[in-house]
Amino acid sequence: MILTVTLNPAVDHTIKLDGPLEADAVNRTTLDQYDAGGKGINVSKYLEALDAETVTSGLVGGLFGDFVERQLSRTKVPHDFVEMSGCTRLNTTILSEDGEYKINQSGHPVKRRSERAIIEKIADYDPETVVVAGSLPPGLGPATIDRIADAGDWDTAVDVEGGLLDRLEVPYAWCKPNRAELATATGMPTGTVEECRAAARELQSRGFRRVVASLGPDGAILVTDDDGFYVEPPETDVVDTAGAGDALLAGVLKASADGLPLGETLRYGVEVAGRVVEVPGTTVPSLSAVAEEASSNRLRSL
Ligand SMILES: O=P(O)(O)OC[C@@]1(O)O[C@H](CO)[C@@H](O)[C@@H]1O
Repeated sequence: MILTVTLNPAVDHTIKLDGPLEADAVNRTTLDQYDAGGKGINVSKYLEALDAETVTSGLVGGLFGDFVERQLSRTKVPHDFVEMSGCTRLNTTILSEDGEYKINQSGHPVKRRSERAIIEKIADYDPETVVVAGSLPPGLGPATIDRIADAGDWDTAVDVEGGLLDRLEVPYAWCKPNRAELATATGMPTGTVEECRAAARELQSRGFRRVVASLGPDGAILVTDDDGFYVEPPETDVVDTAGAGDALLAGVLKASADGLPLGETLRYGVEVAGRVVEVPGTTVPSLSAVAEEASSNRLRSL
């Protein structure tokens, strides 16, 4: 079972404008959507839709916390959160003619005792894999992630900011940086797929056993100590990129839990991410026939 932890969940508010975003004007929307979000929660949403066994946990509170829990219940995503005293944040994505704007709140400060409650909850489920994903709320630091990883004999996957990757006590079973995070964590160039491979290899040698990196419109790579794979993205009509990295990780972990060879896990993950960019926000798209379609995504060794 894959248990996901989001220490800083969010309600994802996605707004679409007809034209460009303008200052000193009333910008009217043509789409308004609210999703239960935060990176770990998204991973579980996609895992559930892929029929993988999952439960999502983390810290929620207040009006937006209620929304997150209610929406997950309605969409039948298993969840078991720790309640916190503050309110869960609201993150906004503005889709306008001139691009995609993302405004993420920092989140409500969290007390250290919440960390103990989360670790106890994880231990109750005895998962094979724990995914810790997303930013940390004020009050928590990288040591919280290390303590979660060390609290049981589960594999831990991390999807955190590049600056945090550097401050974790390795080893970790998986990490999922994006291109910018790869560059921040290693100080290496990531302009080409080859450069991304070298940066991922550097992270791998520091103690992240498998590094799966999302390269946006260039697809994704997966690097281990003796293997490297690159998968080109399928053709898609991109609405927005929110949740694409989470979908990649969910797909790779699901395929890996099913015992697929490494290269195939990456093909599968890229296919799931390709479906997610075609819908607004972090809504779960149709994930039918993912395995069949994934097999036609172009894979090469690095
Ligand atoms: O502020 P963070 O925790 O880094 O990212 C949070 C977030 O932008 O990431 C998800 C998409 O990956 C969204 O559901 C959510 O709003």
